[in-house]
Parts: sequence; structure tokens; C-alpha cells
Amino acid sequence: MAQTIFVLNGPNLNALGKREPGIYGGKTLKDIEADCKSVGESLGFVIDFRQSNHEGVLVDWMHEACDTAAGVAINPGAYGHTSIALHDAIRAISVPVVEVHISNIHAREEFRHKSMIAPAAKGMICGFGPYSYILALHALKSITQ
Ligand SMILES: O=C(O)[C@@H]1C=C(O)[C@@H](O)[C@H](O)C1
Repeated sequence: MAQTIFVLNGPNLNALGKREPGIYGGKTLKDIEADCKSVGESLGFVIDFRQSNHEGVLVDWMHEACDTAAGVAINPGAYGHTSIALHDAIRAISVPVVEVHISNIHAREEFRHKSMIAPAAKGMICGFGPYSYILALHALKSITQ
């Protein structure tokens, strides 16, 4: 039976492809979704790929994942640096969560260096471009056997 993995995306990630391509690359979120679904299938996962610009929606999806998914990969966007609500949502659920960032947040502006959710997550992958998502799927495979 294939396991479902939620891949959640936060604010402004719907603009990938147009948004600062020098930092985030030229792939659209649709391109990344296709990559995740293809690799996910090879790992025995069904990928439920979603994006919202709204913090509370992401919190609601985190709770939903607890009931219906084996794990979560989340690129929280800027909410990664600010959201106690997402931190608490991750602590509230029993499935593993991997934080993903396309860019290396530690090599950027100071305000991006801190993650509010990494301490609650299983781990974080950042800086490998869109491939960061693929690495997160492999990480989830290794801990959801
Ligand atoms: O690299 C990324 O995917 C993250 C995406 C964003 O939208 C930023 O607010 C984060 O600071 C970095």
C-alpha cells in the first residue's frame, strides 16, 4: 500500500519561475510538483502537493497530515522564520516533518538565518535548489520504512 506524503508550500512559492530566479531558479512550482510526484512514485509514495499564502491554512493541513499521511515535507516560505503556530502544529502531530528551503537560508540576510520550525521538525534541507524537495522525500523514505 503506497504511503501518502504531504508536500506543503507557503507564501510566494506560487510565484516561482518569475520570482528572483537568481535565488530560486527558473522552475515553477508546477515543475517542482511534477518532479516530486515522479520521484515520490519511485519511492512508493503518493504525493499530496499543496500551496497556500495563508499561515492558518498551512496549520490546518499539518493537522490533516497527522490523520492521513505518513510524513510531511514543508517549504514554509517566510513563515519558516516567524511562525510559532507552525512550530506548535508540528509538535502537535505524530508524523515526521522535514523542513525544506530552495535557497541556503544561512547564506542570505540575517533575518532568514533563524527557523522557527526547524527545532520541531525531524530535520531541515536547504540550499540545493528545487532538488531540496527530492532530498526531503528520500529523507522521509529513510524514516518511514
Ligand atoms: O529558499 C526558500 O525556499 C525560502 C522561500 C522563501 O519564500 C523565503 O521567504 C525563505 O527565506 C527562503
